[in-house]
Amino acid sequence: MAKVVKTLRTHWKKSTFAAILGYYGLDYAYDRHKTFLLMRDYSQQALAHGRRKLPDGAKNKHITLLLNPTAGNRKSKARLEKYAEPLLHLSGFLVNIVKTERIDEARDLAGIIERTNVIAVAGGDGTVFETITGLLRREDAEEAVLRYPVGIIPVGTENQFGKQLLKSFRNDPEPKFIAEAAMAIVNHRMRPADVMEIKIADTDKQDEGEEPKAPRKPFYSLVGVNLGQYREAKKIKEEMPSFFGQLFTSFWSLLRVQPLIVKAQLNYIPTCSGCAKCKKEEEEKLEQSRAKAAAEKKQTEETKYPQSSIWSRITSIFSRSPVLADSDVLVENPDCGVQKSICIESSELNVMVAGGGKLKVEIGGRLGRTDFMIEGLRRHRGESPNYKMTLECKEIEICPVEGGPEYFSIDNEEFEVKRVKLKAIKDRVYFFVP
Ligand SMILES: Nc1ncnc2c1ncn2[C@@H]1O[C@H](COP(=O)(O)OP(=O)(O)OP(=O)(O)O)[C@@H](O)[C@H]1O
Repeated sequence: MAKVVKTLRTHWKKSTFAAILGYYGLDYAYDRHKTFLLMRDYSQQALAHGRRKLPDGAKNKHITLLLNPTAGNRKSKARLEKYAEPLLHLSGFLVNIVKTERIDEARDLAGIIERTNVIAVAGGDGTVFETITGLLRREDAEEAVLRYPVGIIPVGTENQFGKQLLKSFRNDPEPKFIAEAAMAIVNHRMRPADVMEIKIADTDKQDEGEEPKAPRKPFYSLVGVNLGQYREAKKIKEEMPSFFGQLFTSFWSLLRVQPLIVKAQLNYIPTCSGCAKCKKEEEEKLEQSRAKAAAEKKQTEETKYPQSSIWSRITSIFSRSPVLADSDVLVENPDCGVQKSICIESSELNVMVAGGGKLKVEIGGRLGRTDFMIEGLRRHRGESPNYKMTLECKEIEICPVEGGPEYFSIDNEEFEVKRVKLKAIKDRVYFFVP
């Protein structure tokens, strides 16, 4: 023993190096073992699904998985193969992986996909944004959103929307977070989510004699729109090599960004907490969708079972929706649906999807360099941002004044600044959730 201690002391540099190496080696092996046990557990659950007997004549479900191989610093494919794909196979899904080869390919594919039961996206926020835009731009969008629920496999860099969907697993290690997303598809539990419709104005000049261009189609965001100095700092940070620490990249990007002021006029319709006017509108919409669904049901019943039409007429008398008594008498809010306008001069402007058919508008102050750095470092530490003003609305139009930023982001994808109209659409797309 004394000899060992003496050798360690004599070669203390080598001993220290070996101790550090051993520590990291053991830590790595322990992590691998934990992931192995975790994946074994999930695999057993998925296999139990796969072994269930299908009803007579039923076939295994088909899933089309759009994979962006460049997402997550090109680690998306490896993450998918390790933590999600095996679970989908084990659960009996017929998995068809389609790798995107260019920007916007996910959007084009989502616009034409047929003959599948589920569309899944393996990528980050950008790929999800493209897929949802493709799905909602389809001519048969109303039907497609019901026919194709969407699964999210969060293998991108930031995965803001994935973290919203898998809220309770957002702080778990990567294998668990991704495997839970795959298990959400396996367990087939869904919930609808709001989207923000974004119409960017067509202000490009048309050359003489040129055919008039078709109006630009809308985009559909699940996270939100960002404009201003913090967005620019984030872009600088994303371009920095990942071997620099997080604190250093945050500090350097905040320091390097040029001062920028967003000048714009905002025209918006504030949300109403519920008055007689909006309740009436809501009831009218509900009545219309009920009538449409009933007409579609009747048509399918008549084509399937023509002889049952008399019987279905008799049963329909007894299955009318109940008339609800008005328990609260609502008054009309004179401001309901009325447009308001404000002019802003601010370091940032964000419009986020807030849920419940609402958008949340966050307007920052006009910050000097020091305040901008302090606020940026606070946000880096995970503290909630300070805004000069926030408001909730259903729709908003942003009319930028010249001299502000050149670009803005939709779900972290860059677009040229133009006049934009944003509108919340409640419960538009169905997603798989844990
Ligand atoms: N084969 C490809 N080559 C280059 N870019 C691609 C390819 N396929 C998709 N893209 C583009 O990659 C961009 C980034 O994708 P995405 O946002 O999903 O990943 P991320 O940036 O790593 O994740 P996050 O946005 O969550 O941080 C998207 O704009 C998408 O259009």
